[in-house]
Amino acid sequence: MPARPHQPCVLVSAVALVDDLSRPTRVLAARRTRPASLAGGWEFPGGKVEPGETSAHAARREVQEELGLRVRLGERVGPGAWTLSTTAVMDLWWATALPGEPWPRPLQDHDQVRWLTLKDLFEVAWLTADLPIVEHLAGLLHTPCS
Ligand SMILES: Nc1nc2c([nH]c(=O)n2[C@H]2C[C@H](O)[C@@H](COP(=O)(O)OP(=O)(O)OP(=O)(O)O)O2)c(=O)[nH]1
Repeated sequence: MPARPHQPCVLVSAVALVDDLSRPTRVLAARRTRPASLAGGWEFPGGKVEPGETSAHAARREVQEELGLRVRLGERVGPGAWTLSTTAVMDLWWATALPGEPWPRPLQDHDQVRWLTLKDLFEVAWLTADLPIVEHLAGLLHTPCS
């Protein structure tokens, strides 16, 4: 049998941007504009880790580029990297805006952002690969105080 060509694994780093790291009640989802195959799908803001960059640095950099704000990272969400496809995995970091930072805006790669609570977490069309992650998050988000 011929050897399968080596497929390098891409590491994506993204954030679950929440209102409060110790008691999260809402998480930010962003709607992709590209490529055409993913446009319209909702995801966690982030992108590929560049050579020589740490996953945490990539997460902070991507959020600043895509949403225009600086964040503080918490732990990773889940026990390790999440599988996105046969060639990509994703670190997802809890994150919160640093004090005084602006409200998140879709500056690059997205045309809408939306804060989701437990009640409306599945109202957006998440990218298929994100669904197990969103299920996991559903067990971790708190109900907002009324
Ligand atoms: N950022 C992000 N990407 C995700 C998620 N779920 C998911 O399947 N992906 C996929 C979509 C893309 O194929 C890949 C991330 O690539 P990207 O296009 O966002 O990376 P990037 O910003 O560095 O873009 P580029 O420089 O390659 O153009 O991971 C998610 O929740 N967030």
